[in-house]
Amino acid sequence: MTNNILSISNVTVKFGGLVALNDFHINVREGGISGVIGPNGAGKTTVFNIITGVYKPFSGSVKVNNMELVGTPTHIIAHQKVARTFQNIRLFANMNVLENIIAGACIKREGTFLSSLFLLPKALKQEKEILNKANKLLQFCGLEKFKDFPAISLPYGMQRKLEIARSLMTDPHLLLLDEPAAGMNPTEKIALQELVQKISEQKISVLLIEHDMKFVMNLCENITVLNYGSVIAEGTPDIIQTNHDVIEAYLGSDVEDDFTIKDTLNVAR
Ligand SMILES: Nc1ncnc2c1ncn2[C@@H]1O[C@H](COP(=O)(O)OP(=O)(O)OP(=O)(O)O)[C@@H](O)[C@H]1O
Repeated sequence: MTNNILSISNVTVKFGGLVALNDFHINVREGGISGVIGPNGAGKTTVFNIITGVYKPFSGSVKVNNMELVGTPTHIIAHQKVARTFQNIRLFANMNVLENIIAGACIKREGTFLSSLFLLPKALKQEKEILNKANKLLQFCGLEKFKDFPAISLPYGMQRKLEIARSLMTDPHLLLLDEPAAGMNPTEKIALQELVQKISEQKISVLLIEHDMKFVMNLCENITVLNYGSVIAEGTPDIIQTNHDVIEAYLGSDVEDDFTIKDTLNVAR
């Protein structure tokens, strides 16, 4: 039996009169890579915001590791082994690459201000562990040669990888990637694809939002398609690519019956 790291059911999110998510559902299996796609404003980022406790659903259930998050205080949700990256890169621009990764550990840091101030053995040990881990992640994400560079000076693709490296400092079980390939060139996208694959091999489940169809279809075992807050299709890339509702949502209603996403969006697998 497969275990789900994430189970969302019957979730509705409203902003005044606007229904951002309407009876939404999704399951992500442990160690799997799943995707959420849909046109602009479909509700994709809202999905991430309910998983991380930024928005409270009007109704429904959001479970991570079988723990119900709806009704759980945000500071407890923050410790549920879920990490995320954002559509707009949010690095500490003038800190170097290693320091940015280390910053990702702040949520896990134990001990008191005084134990750090007086360099007590426990605090020193913890600092050393954090540094070791940051160096390992630097390598894992292929960022070693940029270690001392200010984050802002990195090529775009590397900045996105740095965001991912920083998010991995919290040892997440579920990683949420919001448009990770946005603005990347084809070579950077292939490198990112390999990194996401490597992350999933570490038994970290991944849920990603992405507009790049080739990237989504190559990586995800399961895709959920949103349109105006409702799920209009879900399934494997092969199922999604040929789904007429999906093609219509992206391209309008005057699409011929034998068109597929592969034809229209030039998806090569
Ligand atoms: N805090 C908010 N207050 C009011 N409306 C909101 C808020 N957050 C999102 N929305 C609205 O909810 C709908 C879904 O937004 P969301 O950001 O989830 O879409 P999206 O699919 O991620 O879009 P994009 O691909 O453009 O990022 C949109 O109509 C958006 O304007």
